[in-house]
Amino acid sequence: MEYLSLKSEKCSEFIWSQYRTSSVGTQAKTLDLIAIGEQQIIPLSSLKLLDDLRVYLLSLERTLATRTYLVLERPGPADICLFLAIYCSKNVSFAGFPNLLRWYKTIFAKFGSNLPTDPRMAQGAAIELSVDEKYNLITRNLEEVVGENEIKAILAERSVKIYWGKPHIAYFVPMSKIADFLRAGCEVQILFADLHACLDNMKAPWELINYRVEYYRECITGMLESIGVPLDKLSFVKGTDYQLSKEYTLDAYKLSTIVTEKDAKKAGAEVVKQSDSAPLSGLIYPGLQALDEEYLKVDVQFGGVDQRKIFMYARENLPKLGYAKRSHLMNPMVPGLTGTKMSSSEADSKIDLLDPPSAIKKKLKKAFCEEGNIENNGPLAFTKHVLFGCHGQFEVLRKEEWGGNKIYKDFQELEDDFKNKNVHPGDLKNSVGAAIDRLLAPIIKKFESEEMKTLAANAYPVEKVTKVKKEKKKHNIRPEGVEPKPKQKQQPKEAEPQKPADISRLLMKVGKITKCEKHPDADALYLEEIDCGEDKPRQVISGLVKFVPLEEMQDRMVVILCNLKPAKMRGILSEAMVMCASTPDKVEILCPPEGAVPGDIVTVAGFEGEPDAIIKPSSKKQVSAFEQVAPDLKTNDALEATYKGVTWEVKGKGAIKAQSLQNVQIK
Ligand SMILES: N[C@@H](Cc1ccc(O)cc1)C(=O)O
Repeated sequence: MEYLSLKSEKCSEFIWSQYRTSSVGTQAKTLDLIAIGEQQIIPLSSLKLLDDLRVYLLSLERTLATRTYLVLERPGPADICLFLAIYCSKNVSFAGFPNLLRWYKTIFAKFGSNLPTDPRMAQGAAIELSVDEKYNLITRNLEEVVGENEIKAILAERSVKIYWGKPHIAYFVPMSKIADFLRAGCEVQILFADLHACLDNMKAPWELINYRVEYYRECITGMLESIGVPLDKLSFVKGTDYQLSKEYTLDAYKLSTIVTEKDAKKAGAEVVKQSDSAPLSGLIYPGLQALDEEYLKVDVQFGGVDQRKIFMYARENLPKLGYAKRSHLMNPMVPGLTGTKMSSSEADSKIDLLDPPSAIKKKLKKAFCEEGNIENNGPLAFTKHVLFGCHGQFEVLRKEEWGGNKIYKDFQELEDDFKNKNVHPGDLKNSVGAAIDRLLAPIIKKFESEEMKTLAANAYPVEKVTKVKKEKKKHNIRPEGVEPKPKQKQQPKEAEPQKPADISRLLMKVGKITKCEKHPDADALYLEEIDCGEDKPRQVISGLVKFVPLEEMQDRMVVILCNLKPAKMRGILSEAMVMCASTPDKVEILCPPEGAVPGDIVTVAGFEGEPDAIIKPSSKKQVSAFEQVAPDLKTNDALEATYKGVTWEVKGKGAIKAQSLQNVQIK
């Protein structure tokens, strides 16, 4: 523990030296306390100019007792902010900053009546955020909130109880929301859904689960602590600690008599692995997730928007068992670093809590981040949903000749600068890397102790647990208290070799849009029916609302990619993709040649292989056939769609073309 004593007459000197060495540096022209250091601090907005504040502080200092000593335990920027706040007697809210509150009290006690007090502070309690402030904090940056009135009603009475369940790896993205919940005074439970991991194709190896629970507990608390979030209302629960009880089990059986097989399957469609001969466990999964809300005694469940159907299932079925309907908070699906469209399942493209800095750097280096392109931009999305959420600001690090470092307090400003090419992808990536390093540093430090090293080694033994082993373990639930068997060496399973990139693996056909309307649940999406010469039209969802007016969609001839794995977008299945020439500001639907009819096949000379039955989505090991060819799909000078420079065509009828976009990417 480091202690630092400050005589009051030295305070301002100390503050300025801290200020100068803080990440803000000396170039900041205005003093907004949010900008100091790592933490989100309430701004002292009336004192904008550094000089104003200096004068104000100096005048105040004279009124303070000269011989008083302050003891600041491990003083950090937050303490400095607090100190300034006290000096300036502004209304500061300490909700979410227990340390600050403690220091306030300590300092207050030392100075007694010499200090100007905040009337709310005098009651000795943390200054609470208002109901609206809390509600805004809880719901900011979310994709969807269901049951908002209930949440507001509870907020007016007491703290809201929220849980977040996770079956395996913890990604960074939800962390900043967990931080918001805690800052808003919520009681937050993190559920390690071990039973669920097992029910969904044994996503986490059973014998390691206890270690992993501990490991995550350490990582998550380490990170939240480092961003200055109070942890007193955070707790961790393991699914099997209560899901095997008599009452819970009986409720699970009761649910199975109420819910149809079809509805159970539908509820799990976006979460539980689907296949033709899926195990029964997948049908049980959503029911148990619904019961968790009751058994964890929460008001709200938080999760990604991919959990939506399970949430709706819970809202429908818990009341049938006589339990309360809960509210639901849904995070958007943040694009992965590779920038895949609407995909949430690309593990390799995400940064998880366990990645060492070297792995992060590698992922960032590969990340999709095109100059001026803000769509599907992984590093930008990460900045928005993690870095701004955690730190309330983001600093772009840049050489002087490129404009020097710049601090952004507002994501929009950063996004605009990126779009207008004022921020270069290389600088963005480096800055994101540096910010992640800072975020992870306390966790890495924590894991330097022998005890933690052992925990890490147990949770993540060096030999990878292979799928073969997972399969074997599938039905083997180890009773509580039984130690895991020593690890046996496994032969790693041969990875299927990646097939070479080849456009003929994509099945592209001419289609005609026979019907088009706005997607009922998403402003940016159209919902179309496209005739492509098959028995019935395909249902297709396209993110074109911003680019193509509805009237231009109707009866339009298009080229569609037909062998993508059908995927739900905001609850509706999309069975193909409309191919477009695309820039950040302009997207044009590619036009088939005159005389082409629905069902005509689009080909590229020299690439004559068979299309894949289904293009497998990208996975940890493999990039999808579409992602493989994507970089080589472009329009040329003559507006023709090309692959590796060879024109796409409908044989005998002519080339596929864009209307005006030359030499741009096709997506
Ligand atoms: N279904 C969640 C995990 C989960 C499991 C059980 C719960 O009660 C909550 C969440 C996921 O896919 O991430």
